[in-house]
Amino acid sequence: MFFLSAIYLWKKTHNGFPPGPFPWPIIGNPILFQGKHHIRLTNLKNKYGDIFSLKAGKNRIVFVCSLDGVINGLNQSDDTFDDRPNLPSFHWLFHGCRQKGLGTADFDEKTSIKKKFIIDCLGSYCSVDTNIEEKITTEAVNLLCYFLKQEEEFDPKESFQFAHLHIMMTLVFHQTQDQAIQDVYKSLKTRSDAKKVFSPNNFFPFLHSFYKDDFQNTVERTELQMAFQRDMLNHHKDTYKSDEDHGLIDCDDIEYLLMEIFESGFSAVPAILQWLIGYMVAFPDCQKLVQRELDEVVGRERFPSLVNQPYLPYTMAVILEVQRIVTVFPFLQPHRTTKHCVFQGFDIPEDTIMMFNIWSIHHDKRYWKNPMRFDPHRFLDDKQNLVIPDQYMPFGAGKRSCPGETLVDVEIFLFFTYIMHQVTVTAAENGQVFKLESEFDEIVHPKPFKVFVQSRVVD
Ligand code: HEM
Repeated sequence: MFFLSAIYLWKKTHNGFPPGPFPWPIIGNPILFQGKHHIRLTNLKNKYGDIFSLKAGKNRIVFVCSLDGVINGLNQSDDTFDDRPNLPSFHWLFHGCRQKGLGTADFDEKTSIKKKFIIDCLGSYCSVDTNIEEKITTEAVNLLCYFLKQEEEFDPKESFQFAHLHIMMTLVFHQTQDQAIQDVYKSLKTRSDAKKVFSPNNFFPFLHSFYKDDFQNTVERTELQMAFQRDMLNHHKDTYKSDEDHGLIDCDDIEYLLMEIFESGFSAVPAILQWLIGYMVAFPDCQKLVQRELDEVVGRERFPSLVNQPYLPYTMAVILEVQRIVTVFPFLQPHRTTKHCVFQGFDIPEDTIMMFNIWSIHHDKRYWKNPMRFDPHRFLDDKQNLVIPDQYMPFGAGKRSCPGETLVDVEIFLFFTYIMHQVTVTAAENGQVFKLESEFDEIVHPKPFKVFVQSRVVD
C-alpha cells in the first residue's frame, strides 16, 4: 500500500518535470552513489532522454545532456541557474557557511565582486611582470630532475601535486619553504576529500553522525590553513594598498578566497598532467609525434617556451584531446535554480539541483566522430591548424565558469612540453599490459599507475 501511494504521489508531482527512474522512498535513486557514476548517469539519457531527473533524499536533481541545453542553461541572461546547492559539505568547508566561499556560494552581488577579485588576482599572476613563465619552468626543471633520478618505475602523482603547489605558493606568497608546503598540502588534501558532491552525507541528514570525524578533521585543517595564510598576509601588510580593495570584500573574505585559489586546481591540474603522461605511455606513436614537433619547432638547444605555443598545433591538440576524453569535472560544479522556470520544454521548480553533464557532451556521437577514441587530430583542420569547437567546455561557461582557465593552460602547456622535450615515458617493465583506467570521487582521475622515464637521445 505504502509503495503504491509512493508511486501515485511521484507520478502526480512529476507532471512536466523531466522523467527519470522511479525513486525509492527516502533514499531516492542509489545509482547516484555508485562507482563511476559519470558513465552510469550519462547512460540514463538513452532511456529517459537528454534531460532527466533523479532524487537523492529530499533533493531533486536534473541532468542536462544536450549541447543546446547546456549552452542555454549556463548562459541564461538572468540568474535562474547560477546558485549553488545547499550541501552540508559546502558548509563544512567554510566554517558552517558556504556563502563565505566563492565556488560554493549563491550568485549575489558579493559573489560577483569576489569572482572579479579572483579574476584580477589570477590575471596579475599571469601578467608579464610576474614572470609566470620563469616560475613555472623553474618547477618544470625541478620535476624533470626528480624524474631522471628515479632508477625504477614510479607513480608520478605526488610529484605533480607538489609541483603545482610550489607554483601556487610562489605566485601567491613568494614562499617556497618545504615545511610550509607540506603543511598546506595536508590541509588541501583533507579539504579536497570533503568536497565530494555525491557523498551520501550531502543528501541524508541522518548520516551526519557517521561523518563527525571527517567534519572535525576538515575544520581543524581549515583552521591551520587559515592561520598559515593570516601569517603570510601579515608579512605582506607593508605592501598592501587599501585603495586596491574592492569595497564589499573584507579581510575574512580575502582569507577564504585565497584558500579557494590554492585548492581549486589542487586536484585537477595534477590529474590532467597524470592523464597526459598516461596517454603518452598508452599511445607511444602520439608521444613520438609530439616529440618530433617539439624538436622541429623548439630545437634541442633550448627548452620550449610560451612563444612556441602557436607553432605547436599537434602538441596543443593532444592537450585538448586528453582534457576532452577524461573530462575531470564531468558535471561542472552543481548549479541550483533560483526560481521556477520552463527549461527545454520541462517545468523545473525552484531549488532544483542542476547538473550540466559535460562528460556526456564530450562523448556524444552527435558532436564528435568516434567520441570514445583518443584522436588528437579531431582538433586539427585539413591544413593542420588548431580548431576548438563550441562543444569543448572543460571549464564550463557563463557566469559560474572557471576563472583559473588561463593559468591552467599556461601551466599544463609548459609542464607537458618540458617533459616531452626532455624524456620519453614508457610503461613499467613488469611485463603487464599498461592499463589506463579512471576513478571518480571529487573529480575523474586515473587509477594509480607507474611509469619509467628515459632521457631523450635524439639522432
Ligand atoms: C585543470 C584544472 C581546472 C579545471 C578543469 C577547472 C574546471 C572548473 C569547472 C568545470 C568549474 C565549475 C564551472 C561551473 O560550475 O559552471 C570551476 C570553477 C572554479 N574554478 Fe576551476 N578548474 C581548474 C583549475 C582551477 C584553478 C587553478 C583555479 C584557481 C587558481 C580555479 C578556480 C576556480 C573557481 C574559483 C571556481 C568557482 C567559480 C564560480 O563558482 O563562479 N580552477 N573550475
